[in-house]
Amino acid sequence: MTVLLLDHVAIATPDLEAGSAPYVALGLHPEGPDEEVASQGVRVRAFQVGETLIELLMPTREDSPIAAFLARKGPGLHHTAYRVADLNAEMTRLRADGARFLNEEPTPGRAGSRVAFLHPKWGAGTLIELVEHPAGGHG
Ligand SMILES: CC[C@@H](C(=O)O)C(=O)SCCNC(=O)CCNC(=O)[C@H](O)C(C)(C)COP(=O)(O)OP(=O)(O)OC[C@H]1O[C@@H](n2cnc3c(N)ncnc32)[C@H](O)[C@@H]1OP(=O)(O)O
Ligand SMILES: [Co+2]
Repeated sequence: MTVLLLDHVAIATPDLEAGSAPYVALGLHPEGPDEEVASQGVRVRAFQVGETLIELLMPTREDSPIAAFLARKGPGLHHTAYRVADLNAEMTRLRADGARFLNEEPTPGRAGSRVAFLHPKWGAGTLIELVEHPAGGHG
């Protein structure tokens, strides 16, 4: 049986400071410095909770997927992400099962990871991401 780890829960926010307030009040501290992921048009602040990160995503440009989400729905839960050991193999396996990926190939994510997104319709109404970390890394 495959055991997946919940890598991160991503929250869209127009402002990292305002978005951080509830997590700081809960007693959490940001994991290292904020990181810009240019290919996705986001700035990320991460808070660790056990093995999982809460990732706050702020758009850095108008055509960012996060800017579109905020315009349509406002701040809130954007996606969940699951850690896999071999992203290409997992994409091949899921495609053979009829899954619909939003990207043809893995794309760069936070902290040197490679990521791929599944369409929200395939995710039964939620956006699902798969994450492969570099050897030895886990966010
Ligand atoms: C930090 C870097 C990296 C990491 O390391 O973890 C990241 O997480 S980057 C995160 C941001 N990047 C992405 O989200 C990339 C993948 N996303 C996309 O390609 C698009 O956002 C989208 C999911 C295809 C939506 O595109 P958009 O043009 O904004 O909307 P559509 O109108 O085409 O939406 C289709 C359909 O999907 C629903 N939707 C959209 N976003 C979500 C969401 N986050 N959760 C659930 N549902 C979502 C949208 O409401 C539409 O539904 P219908 O109206 O019923 O068709
Ligand atoms: Co993500």
